[in-house]
Amino acid sequence: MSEPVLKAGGLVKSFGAVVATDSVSLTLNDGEIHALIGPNGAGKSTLIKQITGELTQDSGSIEFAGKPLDGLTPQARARAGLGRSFQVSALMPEMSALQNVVLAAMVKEGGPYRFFRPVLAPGPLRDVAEAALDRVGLSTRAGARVAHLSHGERRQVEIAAALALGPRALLLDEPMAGMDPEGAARLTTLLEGLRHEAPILLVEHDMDAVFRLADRISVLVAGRIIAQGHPDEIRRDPAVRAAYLGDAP
Ligand SMILES: Nc1ncnc2c1ncn2[C@@H]1O[C@H](COP(=O)(O)OP(=O)(O)OP(=O)(O)O)[C@@H](O)[C@H]1O
Repeated sequence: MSEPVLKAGGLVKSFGAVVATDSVSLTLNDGEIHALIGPNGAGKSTLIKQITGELTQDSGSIEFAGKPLDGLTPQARARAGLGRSFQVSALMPEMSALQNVVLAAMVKEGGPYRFFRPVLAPGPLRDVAEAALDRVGLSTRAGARVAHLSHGERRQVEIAAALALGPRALLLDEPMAGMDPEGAARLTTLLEGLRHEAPILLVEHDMDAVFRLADRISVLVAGRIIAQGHPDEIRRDPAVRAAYLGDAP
Protein backbone atom coordinates (compact mmCIF):
# COMPACT_ATOMS: atom_id res chain seq x y z
CA MET A 1 0.00 0.00 0.00
CA SER A 2 1.23 3.51 -0.75
CA GLU A 3 2.23 5.93 1.98
CA PRO A 4 -0.63 7.81 3.68
CA VAL A 5 -1.25 11.30 2.30
CA LEU A 6 -1.54 12.63 5.83
CA LYS A 7 0.24 11.27 8.89
CA ALA A 8 -0.27 12.77 12.33
CA GLY A 9 1.82 11.26 15.11
CA GLY A 10 1.56 11.80 18.88
CA LEU A 11 -0.16 15.18 18.74
CA VAL A 12 -0.42 16.81 22.14
CA LYS A 13 -2.15 20.14 22.66
CA SER A 14 -3.07 21.56 26.06
CA PHE A 15 -4.99 24.65 27.07
CA GLY A 16 -3.90 25.24 30.65
CA ALA A 17 -4.88 22.11 32.58
CA VAL A 18 -7.04 20.76 29.72
CA VAL A 19 -5.24 18.28 27.50
CA ALA A 20 -7.38 18.73 24.38
CA THR A 21 -5.46 16.19 22.29
CA ASP A 22 -3.44 13.66 24.23
CA SER A 23 -0.95 11.96 21.93
CA VAL A 24 -3.29 11.54 18.97
CA SER A 25 -2.10 9.65 15.91
CA LEU A 26 -3.98 9.05 12.69
CA THR A 27 -3.44 8.64 8.97
CA LEU A 28 -5.39 9.44 5.83
CA ASN A 29 -4.93 7.26 2.77
CA ASP A 30 -5.69 7.95 -0.87
CA GLY A 31 -9.30 7.25 -1.86
CA GLU A 32 -10.69 7.05 1.67
CA ILE A 33 -12.99 8.92 3.96
CA HIS A 34 -11.67 8.74 7.50
CA ALA A 35 -14.24 10.00 9.98
CA LEU A 36 -13.25 11.44 13.33
CA ILE A 37 -16.09 11.20 15.83
CA GLY A 38 -16.50 11.84 19.53
CA PRO A 39 -18.59 13.71 22.06
CA ASN A 40 -18.58 17.50 22.42
CA GLY A 41 -15.29 18.74 23.79
CA ALA A 42 -13.43 15.54 22.81
CA GLY A 43 -10.75 17.51 20.95
CA LYS A 44 -11.83 17.02 17.33
CA SER A 45 -11.62 20.68 16.30
CA THR A 46 -8.37 21.09 18.20
CA LEU A 47 -6.92 18.19 16.22
CA ILE A 48 -8.13 19.58 12.89
CA LYS A 49 -6.73 23.01 13.75
CA GLN A 50 -3.30 21.53 14.43
CA ILE A 51 -3.39 19.96 10.98
CA THR A 52 -4.54 23.18 9.27
CA GLY A 53 -1.95 25.23 11.19
CA GLU A 54 -4.39 27.43 13.11
CA LEU A 55 -2.95 25.90 16.29
CA THR A 56 0.59 24.72 16.93
CA GLN A 57 0.93 21.38 18.68
CA ASP A 58 2.90 21.21 21.94
CA SER A 59 4.50 18.02 20.66
CA GLY A 60 4.09 15.47 17.90
CA SER A 61 4.45 15.69 14.16
CA ILE A 62 2.32 16.08 11.05
CA GLU A 63 3.43 14.94 7.61
CA PHE A 64 1.50 15.80 4.48
CA ALA A 65 2.31 14.40 1.04
CA GLY A 66 5.60 13.16 2.40
CA LYS A 67 6.75 16.46 3.94
CA PRO A 68 6.59 17.81 7.48
CA LEU A 69 4.11 20.65 7.95
CA ASP A 70 5.92 22.15 10.96
CA GLY A 71 6.23 25.92 10.84
CA LEU A 72 4.00 26.34 7.77
CA THR A 73 1.20 28.91 7.96
CA PRO A 74 -2.39 27.84 7.20
CA GLN A 75 -2.06 29.57 3.80
CA ALA A 76 1.12 27.66 2.97
CA ARG A 77 -0.60 24.42 4.00
CA ALA A 78 -3.53 25.27 1.70
CA ARG A 79 -1.10 25.95 -1.14
CA ALA A 80 0.53 22.58 -0.41
CA GLY A 81 -2.85 20.96 -1.13
CA LEU A 82 -4.58 20.78 2.23
CA GLY A 83 -8.15 21.80 1.45
CA ARG A 84 -10.55 22.50 4.26
CA SER A 85 -13.98 23.73 5.10
CA PHE A 86 -14.69 25.48 8.33
CA GLN A 87 -17.02 24.81 11.21
CA VAL A 88 -17.78 28.53 11.28
CA SER A 89 -18.47 29.96 7.86
CA ALA A 90 -15.55 31.91 6.41
CA LEU A 91 -17.42 33.11 3.33
CA MET A 92 -17.97 36.76 2.43
CA PRO A 93 -21.75 37.20 2.56
CA GLU A 94 -21.98 40.25 0.28
CA MET A 95 -20.07 38.56 -2.54
CA SER A 96 -21.50 36.01 -4.92
CA ALA A 97 -20.86 32.30 -4.62
CA LEU A 98 -18.59 32.50 -7.67
CA GLN A 99 -16.61 35.49 -6.32
CA ASN A 100 -16.03 33.64 -3.06
CA VAL A 101 -14.72 30.57 -4.85
CA VAL A 102 -12.47 32.66 -7.14
CA LEU A 103 -11.03 34.40 -4.06
CA ALA A 104 -10.34 31.01 -2.49
CA ALA A 105 -8.64 29.83 -5.68
CA MET A 106 -6.35 32.90 -5.57
CA VAL A 107 -4.68 31.53 -2.44
CA LYS A 108 -2.95 29.01 -4.63
CA GLU A 109 -1.60 31.69 -6.93
CA GLY A 110 -0.45 33.88 -4.04
CA GLY A 111 0.23 37.57 -4.61
CA PRO A 112 -2.11 40.29 -3.37
CA TYR A 113 -1.65 42.09 -6.74
CA ARG A 114 -4.44 39.84 -7.91
CA PHE A 115 -6.89 42.01 -6.03
CA PHE A 116 -6.17 44.89 -8.40
CA ARG A 117 -8.07 43.15 -11.14
CA PRO A 118 -11.74 42.28 -11.09
CA VAL A 119 -12.38 39.06 -9.24
CA LEU A 120 -14.57 37.75 -12.03
CA ALA A 121 -12.19 38.57 -14.92
CA PRO A 122 -12.25 35.72 -17.46
CA GLY A 123 -9.29 33.43 -17.04
CA PRO A 124 -8.11 30.21 -15.46
CA LEU A 125 -9.15 31.17 -11.92
CA ARG A 126 -12.71 31.83 -12.98
CA ASP A 127 -12.75 28.58 -14.97
CA VAL A 128 -11.51 26.62 -11.97
CA ALA A 129 -14.09 28.28 -9.70
CA GLU A 130 -16.95 27.59 -12.12
CA ALA A 131 -15.89 23.96 -12.42
CA ALA A 132 -15.76 23.63 -8.62
CA LEU A 133 -19.26 25.08 -8.22
CA ASP A 134 -20.48 22.71 -10.90
CA ARG A 135 -18.83 19.81 -9.06
CA VAL A 136 -20.83 20.56 -5.91
CA GLY A 137 -24.05 21.00 -7.91
CA LEU A 138 -24.32 24.76 -7.48
CA SER A 139 -23.69 26.24 -10.95
CA THR A 140 -27.19 27.67 -11.18
CA ARG A 141 -26.54 29.67 -7.98
CA ALA A 142 -23.08 30.96 -8.98
CA GLY A 143 -24.24 34.58 -9.27
CA ALA A 144 -26.28 34.60 -6.05
CA ARG A 145 -24.92 36.52 -3.08
CA VAL A 146 -23.86 34.19 -0.28
CA ALA A 147 -26.13 36.12 2.10
CA HIS A 148 -29.08 34.90 0.01
CA LEU A 149 -28.05 31.24 -0.03
CA SER A 150 -29.52 28.60 2.23
CA HIS A 151 -27.36 27.10 4.95
CA GLY A 152 -26.87 23.95 2.89
CA GLU A 153 -25.89 25.93 -0.20
CA ARG A 154 -23.28 27.85 1.82
CA ARG A 155 -21.70 24.59 2.91
CA GLN A 156 -21.60 23.59 -0.75
CA VAL A 157 -19.84 26.88 -1.61
CA GLU A 158 -17.30 26.20 1.14
CA ILE A 159 -16.56 22.79 -0.29
CA ALA A 160 -16.31 24.30 -3.78
CA ALA A 161 -13.83 26.85 -2.35
CA ALA A 162 -11.75 23.99 -0.96
CA LEU A 163 -11.96 22.09 -4.26
CA ALA A 164 -10.87 25.15 -6.26
CA LEU A 165 -7.43 24.74 -4.73
CA GLY A 166 -7.08 21.34 -6.37
CA PRO A 167 -6.57 19.77 -2.95
CA ARG A 168 -4.49 16.69 -2.30
CA ALA A 169 -6.72 16.03 0.74
CA LEU A 170 -9.80 17.60 2.32
CA LEU A 171 -10.46 18.37 5.97
CA LEU A 172 -14.16 18.86 6.59
CA ASP A 173 -15.26 20.02 10.04
CA GLU A 174 -18.96 19.27 10.58
CA PRO A 175 -20.12 19.87 7.00
CA MET A 176 -23.63 18.58 7.84
CA ALA A 177 -24.12 20.92 10.82
CA GLY A 178 -27.45 22.75 10.66
CA MET A 179 -28.56 21.01 7.46
CA ASP A 180 -32.02 19.63 6.90
CA PRO A 181 -32.20 15.89 6.12
CA GLU A 182 -32.50 16.55 2.38
CA GLY A 183 -29.41 18.80 2.34
CA ALA A 184 -27.47 16.27 4.42
CA ALA A 185 -28.43 13.47 2.01
CA ARG A 186 -27.29 15.57 -0.97
CA LEU A 187 -24.00 16.39 0.70
CA THR A 188 -23.47 12.74 1.61
CA THR A 189 -23.81 11.79 -2.05
CA LEU A 190 -21.37 14.55 -3.04
CA LEU A 191 -18.76 13.44 -0.50
CA GLU A 192 -19.14 9.81 -1.56
CA GLY A 193 -17.92 10.80 -5.03
CA LEU A 194 -15.26 13.25 -3.87
CA ARG A 195 -13.15 10.76 -1.92
CA HIS A 196 -11.55 9.60 -5.18
CA GLU A 197 -10.50 13.16 -6.08
CA ALA A 198 -9.15 13.87 -2.63
CA PRO A 199 -9.25 11.71 0.48
CA ILE A 200 -11.33 13.27 3.26
CA LEU A 201 -10.77 13.59 6.98
CA LEU A 202 -14.32 14.17 8.17
CA VAL A 203 -15.40 15.48 11.56
CA GLU A 204 -19.11 14.92 11.84
CA HIS A 205 -21.83 14.46 14.46
CA ASP A 206 -24.39 13.06 11.98
CA MET A 207 -23.90 9.35 12.62
CA ASP A 208 -26.04 8.27 9.66
CA ALA A 209 -23.70 10.17 7.35
CA VAL A 210 -20.59 8.91 9.15
CA PHE A 211 -21.58 5.25 9.00
CA ARG A 212 -22.67 5.57 5.40
CA LEU A 213 -19.54 7.38 4.24
CA ALA A 214 -16.57 6.35 6.31
CA ASP A 215 -14.04 3.74 5.23
CA ARG A 216 -12.41 4.09 8.63
CA ILE A 217 -13.46 5.74 11.85
CA SER A 218 -11.40 7.10 14.73
CA VAL A 219 -13.18 7.73 18.01
CA LEU A 220 -11.82 10.52 20.15
CA VAL A 221 -12.91 10.77 23.78
CA ALA A 222 -11.40 13.29 26.21
CA GLY A 223 -8.44 13.92 23.93
CA ARG A 224 -7.56 10.28 23.34
CA ILE A 225 -8.30 7.94 20.45
CA ILE A 226 -10.13 5.05 22.09
CA ALA A 227 -10.77 3.07 18.88
CA GLN A 228 -9.82 3.14 15.24
CA GLY A 229 -11.09 0.87 12.49
CA HIS A 230 -13.73 -0.15 9.97
CA PRO A 231 -17.26 1.15 10.73
CA ASP A 232 -18.48 -2.36 11.61
CA GLU A 233 -15.70 -2.79 14.17
CA ILE A 234 -16.44 0.63 15.64
CA ARG A 235 -20.17 -0.11 15.86
CA ARG A 236 -19.46 -3.31 17.80
CA ASP A 237 -16.66 -1.94 20.00
CA PRO A 238 -17.85 -2.10 23.64
CA ALA A 239 -15.67 0.83 24.74
CA VAL A 240 -17.07 3.00 21.95
CA ARG A 241 -20.64 2.06 22.76
CA ALA A 242 -20.06 2.81 26.43
CA ALA A 243 -18.33 6.12 25.83
CA TYR A 244 -20.16 7.50 22.87
CA LEU A 245 -22.53 5.60 20.64
CA GLY A 246 -24.80 4.13 23.29
CA ASP A 247 -27.38 1.99 21.51
CA ALA A 248 -27.33 4.02 18.29
CA PRO A 249 -27.13 3.50 15.29
N1 LIG B 1 -8.84 28.10 22.58
C1 LIG B 1 -9.13 27.34 23.63
N2 LIG B 1 -8.82 27.75 24.88
C2 LIG B 1 -9.09 26.96 25.95
N3 LIG B 1 -9.65 25.75 25.88
C3 LIG B 1 -9.99 25.29 24.67
C4 LIG B 1 -9.75 26.05 23.48
N4 LIG B 1 -10.18 25.32 22.41
C5 LIG B 1 -10.67 24.18 22.89
N5 LIG B 1 -10.55 24.15 24.24
C6 LIG B 1 -10.95 23.04 25.13
O1 LIG B 1 -10.35 21.86 24.60
C7 LIG B 1 -11.26 20.75 24.67
C8 LIG B 1 -11.49 20.20 23.27
O2 LIG B 1 -12.28 21.15 22.51
P1 LIG B 1 -12.61 20.95 20.98
O3 LIG B 1 -13.34 22.19 20.53
O4 LIG B 1 -11.40 20.57 20.23
O5 LIG B 1 -13.62 19.72 21.02
P2 LIG B 1 -14.55 19.15 19.88
O6 LIG B 1 -14.43 17.66 19.97
O7 LIG B 1 -14.25 19.78 18.58
O8 LIG B 1 -15.99 19.59 20.39
P3 LIG B 1 -17.33 19.90 19.53
O9 LIG B 1 -17.82 18.59 19.03
O10 LIG B 1 -18.24 20.49 20.58
O11 LIG B 1 -16.97 20.88 18.45
C9 LIG B 1 -12.51 21.27 25.37
O12 LIG B 1 -12.38 21.01 26.74
C10 LIG B 1 -12.45 22.77 25.11
O13 LIG B 1 -13.12 23.48 26.11
